Amino acid sequence: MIEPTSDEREVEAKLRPTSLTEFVGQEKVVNQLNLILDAAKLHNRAPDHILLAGPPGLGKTTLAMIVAHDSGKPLRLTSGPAIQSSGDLASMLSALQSGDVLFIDEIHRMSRSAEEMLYLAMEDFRVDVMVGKGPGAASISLEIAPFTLVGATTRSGMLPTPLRDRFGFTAFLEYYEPADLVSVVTRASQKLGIEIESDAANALATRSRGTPRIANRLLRRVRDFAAVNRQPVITMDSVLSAMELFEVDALGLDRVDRQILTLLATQFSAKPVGLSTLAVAIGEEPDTIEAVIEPYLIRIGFIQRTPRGREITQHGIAHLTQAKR
Ligand SMILES: Nc1ncnc2c1ncn2[C@@H]1O[C@H](COP(=O)(O)OP(=O)(O)OP(=O)(O)O)[C@@H](O)[C@H]1O
Repeated sequence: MIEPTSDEREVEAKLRPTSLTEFVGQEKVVNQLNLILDAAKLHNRAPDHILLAGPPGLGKTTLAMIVAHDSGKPLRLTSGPAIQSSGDLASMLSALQSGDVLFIDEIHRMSRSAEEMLYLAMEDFRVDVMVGKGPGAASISLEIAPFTLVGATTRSGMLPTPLRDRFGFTAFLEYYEPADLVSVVTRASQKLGIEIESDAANALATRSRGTPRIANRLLRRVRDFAAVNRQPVITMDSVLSAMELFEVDALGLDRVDRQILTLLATQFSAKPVGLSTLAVAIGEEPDTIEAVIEPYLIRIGFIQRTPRGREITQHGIAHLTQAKR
């Protein structure tokens, strides 16, 4: 995952919704979570374990923070790649206090041994640890405090079934509708004290690829553009000029998206291409293409996944042709 800059961190902290009422869109998920959190309060117990699945930037971390905030408990944050052994996980789990919310981002990237330890921890609030070495080694079972696990994944299909089954609830986050992104942009501008005209907010929303994180990022770029050019209000013109400068087109596609489409259309003659070949051709990790770049291109119908690889569609080709004019 790309490390945020300090400006991004500061702005994100200001913009992150802290309650489900502030959380824009995803109505179904919000209603489901509301019910789970209310039921937990009613029975005075920790909420069930929750799995949040969906592409990056749609609000998984935000929802984990809201769950903790709503339960009045701290959020303990870690990520799958940081848990490389069952020992890493055991020390984290044994430090939890009753009712804590443990957030594991990219949970599909945890090590196998840690995953197995997590099954027991989620179900029985126990961990089995090995003590000693060689023939004298023994497994002892330790009790841990009851906690709520919130797992986030961009690749729910990669989670083993036994792990998936241990979550009481799975929320599938969808790309946001343009109207919701207009709300995200408007809310963010208010929080940052930026004045933005409504057609400018619409134009930013349609370039945000269905993703609040991108909406906030584009707003920051336009804010910079307006500030440097001494424009007190963000207008449609400021948005168009800033987007041109940053090479973001009318659908929100950037240079890497266009590079992929161009390669698929020309170098590979609109024939299916394997993921690893495509990754080498554009100099990106296959994982980044699969989890970050291509889901949106597939969603807008520019690329399709076939059993033989990725293929550009007629829509994708038409978009490239239009962009060249
Ligand atoms: N529903 C929403 N309403 C308003 N702002 C939102 C919403 N969802 C996300 N955001 C904003 O988008 C930013 C990114 O959200 P978040 O970090 O929760 O995404 P994520 O799904 O965890 O991404 P990743 O998988 O890359 O970690 C947040 O800082 C937040 O300000």
